[in-house]
Amino acid sequence: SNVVLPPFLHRDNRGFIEEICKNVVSDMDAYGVCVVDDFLGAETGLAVLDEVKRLYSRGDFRDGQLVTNLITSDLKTIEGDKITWVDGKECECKNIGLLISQVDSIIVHANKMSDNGKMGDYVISGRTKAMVACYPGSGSHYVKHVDNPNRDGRCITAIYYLNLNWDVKEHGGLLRIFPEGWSDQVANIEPLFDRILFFWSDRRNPHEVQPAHQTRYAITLWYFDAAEREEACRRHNIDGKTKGKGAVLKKKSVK
Ligand SMILES: COc1ccc2cc(-c3cnc(C(=O)NCC(=O)O)c(O)c3)ccc2c1
Ligand SMILES: [Mn+2]
Repeated sequence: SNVVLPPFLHRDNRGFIEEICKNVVSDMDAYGVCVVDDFLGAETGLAVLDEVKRLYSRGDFRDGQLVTNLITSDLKTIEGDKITWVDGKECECKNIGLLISQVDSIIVHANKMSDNGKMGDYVISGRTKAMVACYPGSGSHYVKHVDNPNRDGRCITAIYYLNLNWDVKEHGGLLRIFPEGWSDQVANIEPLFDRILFFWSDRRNPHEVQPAHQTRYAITLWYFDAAEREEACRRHNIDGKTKGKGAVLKKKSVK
């Protein structure tokens, strides 16, 4: 669905989007990773956080990782991330819906802007539903993995963080990306409130979430490249239409 920038976006917001797109295009070309702070502004960010907390309290989050609970030496189990899928049209998720449409605008616009850059190489044909993830603060973490190791169609990962007053020294939960070709350098991303992160979903960006000692919320969207998605669906002879989670993300392919 080609998202067109709504004409009613007043000047600075449109300028805002244009500005962000320029950064996304150049950072994705240069590093394959891009961080944008103050993405929605505090008011909308807090409204999104409120909706996520309400979803979480309703208890329809399920275990995310394949790795079942790790039994630590003192036999305390560490829960992994809990996830639920949202399409943003649900009535109690209208601010999550606003976040999704903002990210759609950025991705579609950046894709159009970057004619010869890597961003322009893809034809963004759609995306998954929004995955709302919560890491309970009991030392839960995510083992080093690649989101899309086997060409399932996902080309860009977008993660929006919702964690107020997050202090990595005290709360952990750092996202560490090991970008291919950066030799021994790593990208340490703090999961700060109203921060959005973009990175290539494939093997260029193995990443891990370090143990979190405070409840840690994030909303993730994965954008599809038309050709790769088409090929993946053919390979799994699945009709291209998304079912259920809005993506054929078999757990193993996510690991
Ligand atoms: C049943 O189908 C699915 C489909 C997709 C799934 C994706 C994840 C996943 C992947 N990556 C991360 C991550 O890297 N987070 C980085 C961060 O929070 O900073 C994460 O939190 C969660 C977990 C379970 C899934 C199950
Ligand atoms: Mn991941």
